[in-house]
Amino acid sequence: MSRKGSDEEQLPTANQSSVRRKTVFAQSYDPKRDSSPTDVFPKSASEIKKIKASLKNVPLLAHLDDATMQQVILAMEHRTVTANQVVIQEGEPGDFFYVIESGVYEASHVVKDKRVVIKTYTDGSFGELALLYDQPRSATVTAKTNGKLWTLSQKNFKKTVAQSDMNRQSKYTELIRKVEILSNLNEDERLKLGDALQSKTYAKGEEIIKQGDQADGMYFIESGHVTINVAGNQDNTLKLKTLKPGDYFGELALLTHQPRAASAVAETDVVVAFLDVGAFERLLGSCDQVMRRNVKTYEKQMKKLFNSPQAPQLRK
Ligand SMILES: Nc1ncnc2c1ncn2[C@@H]1O[C@@H]2COP(=O)(O)O[C@H]2[C@H]1O
Repeated sequence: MSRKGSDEEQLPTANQSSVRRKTVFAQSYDPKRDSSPTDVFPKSASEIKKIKASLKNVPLLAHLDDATMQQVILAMEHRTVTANQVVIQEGEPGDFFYVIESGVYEASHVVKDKRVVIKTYTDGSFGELALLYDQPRSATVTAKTNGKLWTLSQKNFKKTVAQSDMNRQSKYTELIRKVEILSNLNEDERLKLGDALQSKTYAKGEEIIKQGDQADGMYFIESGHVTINVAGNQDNTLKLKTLKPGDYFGELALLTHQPRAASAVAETDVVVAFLDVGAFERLLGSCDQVMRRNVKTYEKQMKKLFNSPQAPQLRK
């Protein structure tokens, strides 16, 4: 979502959002039980083109596969709004998710009897929080100019966007569960990191990490194969191993400040999930502290990785 303006601090924190996510999982929506089809509102080719252009600025939809994206597009309805029209009223239940085609919109709160603007939107989307987390609308959204919106009803939103968000999150949480040096994380922390993973694609032959480069995060292979190489003494390259879907590499970036110890090259077209070390530390604090929680396990792992109970140049 493109959130323009200031006041980012009023957005839900990662902590609040993962707690809410679990609520969505546990109580309100079970995708496996919902077999009803999404609505289809037929559209012309030019309308579909317009929607696709508007959806470019909606990160929440960026992870959708092509078939789900097509369902979202067909389930959207066009709505015209006029200047000063209230599109969303704070405190009311969520009914629609909105994608902006044109116009300017303001999200605001009443603080001590005064209306305070939180965000101004000229593109992107709004109205996702009440639908994702089954909570009342967290702000009022007013059209500041005449404009055009694409709306997605709560039912269609849950069947497409929310469902795919849950699938993505549980898939990523599973990937994190397999990483030995992250075995000290609790379920809530895994969920948070799952949210922080970003999908990246590499074409066959592309270098994903380069030996000697500064390490900025670790990678989980979603699809394709990756070769791990090290430079030999005579300008040659030694192949160490080939990794497959479910495997991970670059995890030492979470532990040490040392440069990459090997290169990783896409052996086929590859999709990876990237965990940025900065995101890890913003969410959970110092990687080293997190991994040291269980000192026995930590020492065992360090011994295995570095043949010493101490990792060299630990991240602090
Ligand atoms: N800081 C913010 N706090 C709450 N809602 C915000 C904020 N910024 C933008 N919004 C949007 O305003 C919308 C109001 O309805 P929702 O709570 O469904 O979803 C909300 C977000 O899309």
